[in-house]
Amino acid sequence: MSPKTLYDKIWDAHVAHEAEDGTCLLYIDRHLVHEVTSPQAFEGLRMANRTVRAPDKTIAVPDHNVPTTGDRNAVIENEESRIQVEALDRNAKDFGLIYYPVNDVRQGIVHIVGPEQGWTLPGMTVVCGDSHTATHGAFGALAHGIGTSEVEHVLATQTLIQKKSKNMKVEITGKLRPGVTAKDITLSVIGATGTAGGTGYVIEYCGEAIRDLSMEGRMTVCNMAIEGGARAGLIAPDETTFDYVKGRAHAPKGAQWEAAMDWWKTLYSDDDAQWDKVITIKGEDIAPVVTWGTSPEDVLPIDAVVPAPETFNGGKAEAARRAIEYMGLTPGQKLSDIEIDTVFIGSCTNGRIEDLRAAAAILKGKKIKDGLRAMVVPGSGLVRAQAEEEGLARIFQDAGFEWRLAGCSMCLAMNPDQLSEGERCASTSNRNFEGRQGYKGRTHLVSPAMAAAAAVTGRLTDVREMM
Ligand SMILES: CC(C)[C@H](C(=O)O)[C@@H](O)C(=O)O
Ligand code: SF4
Repeated sequence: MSPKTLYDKIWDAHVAHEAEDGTCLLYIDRHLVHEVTSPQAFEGLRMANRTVRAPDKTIAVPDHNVPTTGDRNAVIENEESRIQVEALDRNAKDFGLIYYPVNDVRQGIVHIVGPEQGWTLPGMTVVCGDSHTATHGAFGALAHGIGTSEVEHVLATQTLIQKKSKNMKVEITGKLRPGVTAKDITLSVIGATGTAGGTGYVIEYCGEAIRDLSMEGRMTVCNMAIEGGARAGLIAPDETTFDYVKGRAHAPKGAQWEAAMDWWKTLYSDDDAQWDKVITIKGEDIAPVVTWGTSPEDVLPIDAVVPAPETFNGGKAEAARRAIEYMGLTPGQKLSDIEIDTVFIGSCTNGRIEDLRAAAAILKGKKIKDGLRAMVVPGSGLVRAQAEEEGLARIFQDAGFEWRLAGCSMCLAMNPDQLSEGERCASTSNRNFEGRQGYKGRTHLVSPAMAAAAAVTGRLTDVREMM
């Protein structure tokens, strides 16, 4: 048998049909659904008089539009948001889907809920009408976003038409230095490869520094594979994965667990597998980083300065000039001198319990800078409950943070949590495009520990100074 990558193995196990030109029909194990990209897909089904093929593999949860303050059952003010959430409610009921409505403690960001409930398992194909579906690749699943017409196709058939991507290996060798986290890894990879570096590839992240990460950290790394242009990112499952999955509500049990483990243990890239592209980064070389511009690739170590646009080649020089202007910065300015107005801790990149622990560890016994707006938005109701039980919520509140309900919140401006014009935010989310967190808002992407450090000083801060 010819050697295979992990991606090859999962792909081969799911091909239901292959056409002569290599286009395949892939079986889909899990279809995650949120309110933004699904209404038209369900409308399409209704119009064609179709049902959902596998409602027991279709998991729906509202997340993007839900307000994160006050009463969960209150009517959503914004009409468009309200219509989308109400449509999901109705569709979940009409089509008999698995559903976590807004007042269910298990509700949260779809990419946090799937793994938490044991819906996401190694070796699966997982899709969602959402680009950050890549998160689920942390389990050794082939997981990626799809468009709304594909959502309809998967709802109707539980299959997806796909062409195979190329194989890319991103190896992070050795150990990380203190203060360096999964977020710094994933941003540094994008810094090295650019936002188009992964185009046409599925990335497998490997190496000692990846192995050493918890499942939460691995999800953070895979979450941003899409920001690096890749179709998906994945990590081979190991004991860390199996320990995380075991006992979750929808994980296999008993004899089914044993059978699953037999398959899961075969899920790794063979030694002599062929890679179309390989990137290697030394774990020791990664620093705590921040973004200075309006693309995730605009990233530098916190002890660097805002770059001069002339130092970039070709079209990138103009992009950098524009980004620096939009961000209201000056070339040569120290990144650690940039003052911020807001801190946002949350999102499917960094809204899990370990992220909250990392931020709380920095904040314990401290206060946020006077006049700063800071909020923690747990990724799910269960993360929130656990953080309360562990005393983290108290630490955040005592420091001056708002303690919110679960949702996408300020990761994107689709709900009341937004930046105002010119407002500058240290954010644990994954996108820093113009207007991403609100019209003319300015976003600096950071890890949870770095966000906490920035909240204390009121400027972008090297977390290592606080450790
Ligand atoms: C709204 C949704 C389609 C979008 C995505 O696909 O990523 C959102 O989750 C985002 O992060 O920008
Ligand atoms: S938290 Fe942000 S990145 Fe994740 S699904 Fe929601 S909007 Fe998209």
